[in-house]
Amino acid sequence: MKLAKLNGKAEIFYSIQGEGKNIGKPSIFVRTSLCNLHCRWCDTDYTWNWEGTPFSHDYDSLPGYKKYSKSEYIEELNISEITSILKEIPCKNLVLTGGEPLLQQTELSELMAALRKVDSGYWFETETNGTITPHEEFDRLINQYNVSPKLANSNNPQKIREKEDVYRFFSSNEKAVFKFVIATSKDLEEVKRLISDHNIDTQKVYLMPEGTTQEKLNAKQQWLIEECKALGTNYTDRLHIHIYGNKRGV
Ligand SMILES: Nc1nc2[nH]cc(C(=O)O)c2c(=O)[nH]1
Ligand code: SF4
Ligand SMILES: [Mg+2]
Repeated sequence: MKLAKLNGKAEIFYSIQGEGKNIGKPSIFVRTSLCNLHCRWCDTDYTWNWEGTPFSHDYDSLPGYKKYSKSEYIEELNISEITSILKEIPCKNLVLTGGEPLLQQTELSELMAALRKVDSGYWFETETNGTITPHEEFDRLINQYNVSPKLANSNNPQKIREKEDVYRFFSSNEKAVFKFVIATSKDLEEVKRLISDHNIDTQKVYLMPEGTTQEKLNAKQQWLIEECKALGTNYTDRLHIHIYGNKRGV
């Protein structure tokens, strides 16, 4: 399986779930490499922003910023190598993230099945951008989908980021919750439209302020909480940013 590489090693870390329904839950994060979208503000662009790609990213214009070498930022590990790393960590809650984990759902299904053989008590949740339909096997093994569809501000064309059939799968799936990142009132209008067009139950929706600093998150908190109250959605913070700041591997 292709995992993101951090400091020369596969990006697997033990932290707390910082966002959404399970906020605060101690969890192991497994970060897969590769993504089918190319969000201009992506904070994990070392999973796709390769040298030679035609996609542009906000960081591209930063002085000294270089796109990533694909071979240097992917760590290929097989299932037994990953399970032996995970077995050493005293936690049975796994968050599969990326990149876009569902690009490697066959391998992730094998991983989940192998771990359940070690301990039937493993809990698996996956972050996903909501553009790829899970296979039957993946759906059987996963406990929770954290679906985080991307908005117009991501710079991905609408037909790539908004797939009617995939929305239908997740909006009718008991295990799915939705998480939308909100920076502006325009984002909120778009989310209202998505909720209505795709029949999403507002009780399964989490609105999260955009921001990679405490100050930025706090500045939007009151406004966004009032909007959540009016819409009947949930509010979620980004707890790991408050605790650790904007760092990788936490
Ligand atoms: N603590 C922590 N919680 C998270 N929830 C979703 C994350 C992600 O990057 O997908 C994430 C992350 O990177 N760290
Ligand atoms: S979908 Fe997620 S990982 Fe992929 S480019 Fe967008 S923010 Fe980054
Ligand atoms: Mg993150």
